[in-house]
Amino acid sequence: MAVPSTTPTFSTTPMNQENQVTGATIWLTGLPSAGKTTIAYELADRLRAEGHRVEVLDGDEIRTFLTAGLGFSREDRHTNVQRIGFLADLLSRNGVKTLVPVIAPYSDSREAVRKRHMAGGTAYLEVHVATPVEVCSERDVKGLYAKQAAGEISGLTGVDDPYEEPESPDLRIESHNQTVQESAAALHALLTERGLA
Ligand SMILES: Nc1ncnc2c1ncn2[C@@H]1O[C@H](COP(=O)(O)OS(=O)(=O)O)[C@@H](OP(=O)(O)O)[C@H]1O
Ligand SMILES: Nc1ncnc2c1ncn2[C@@H]1O[C@H](COP(=O)(O)OP(=O)(O)O)[C@@H](O)[C@H]1O
Repeated sequence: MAVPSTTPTFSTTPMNQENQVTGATIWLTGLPSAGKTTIAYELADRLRAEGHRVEVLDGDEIRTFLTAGLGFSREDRHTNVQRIGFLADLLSRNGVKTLVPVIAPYSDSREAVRKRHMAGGTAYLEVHVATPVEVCSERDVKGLYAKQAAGEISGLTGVDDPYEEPESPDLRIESHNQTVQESAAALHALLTERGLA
């Protein structure tokens, strides 16, 4: 029987093998509609094409399946971020590039996740998708900014709920000044610089 043309071929060069097993967590923090998810999936496509194992822990999916029942109080957001951090660490230490486009508005929550990774020697990068709230509220992918302005919801991150900006992230992305592809390329360059891609 003929081998289907879609059968994958695997390079066995040492460098490629190493690339495929070096896990890392890349946490994209930023306001709603900042571009975290869009940039994460763009980078994921690029990494997968290079042969990396990749997972995207999408905030909405996680809140549906892993952290259902949690709301948006400070305490619940902290619990959400710690559970996601736990899962990201598990995946990353098993060779997966784990991309996490989750708001994570509080510095102490993010720091706890970083420490968990450091304790186990797992690579961890914090990326601040630093899109100004004015741009985010224009994009308003889910209509949350409009709802907040109309008084239908409250406690929206960056508007009437805190967002503590990372002071020294591994990378700051100004998504309002560059394309999605340029942002993903900057992140990819950082991974390469750190020996992770
Ligand atoms: N009040 C309020 N504040 C902020 N965000 C809100 C809120 N209500 C719903 N959402 C939507 O919930 C999405 C997931 O949030 P996260 O899990 O990333 O948030 S957190 O880290 O736990 O704060 C988050 O997704 P993204 O827009 O992709 O960031 C929001 O769209
Ligand atoms: N340069 C850019 N970088 C990222 N997203 C952008 C950019 N320009 C426009 N967008 C759009 O902004 C929206 C960002 O939404 P999303 O990625 O879901 O944000 P978040 O995950 O931070 O809530 C998407 O509709 C995306 O197409």
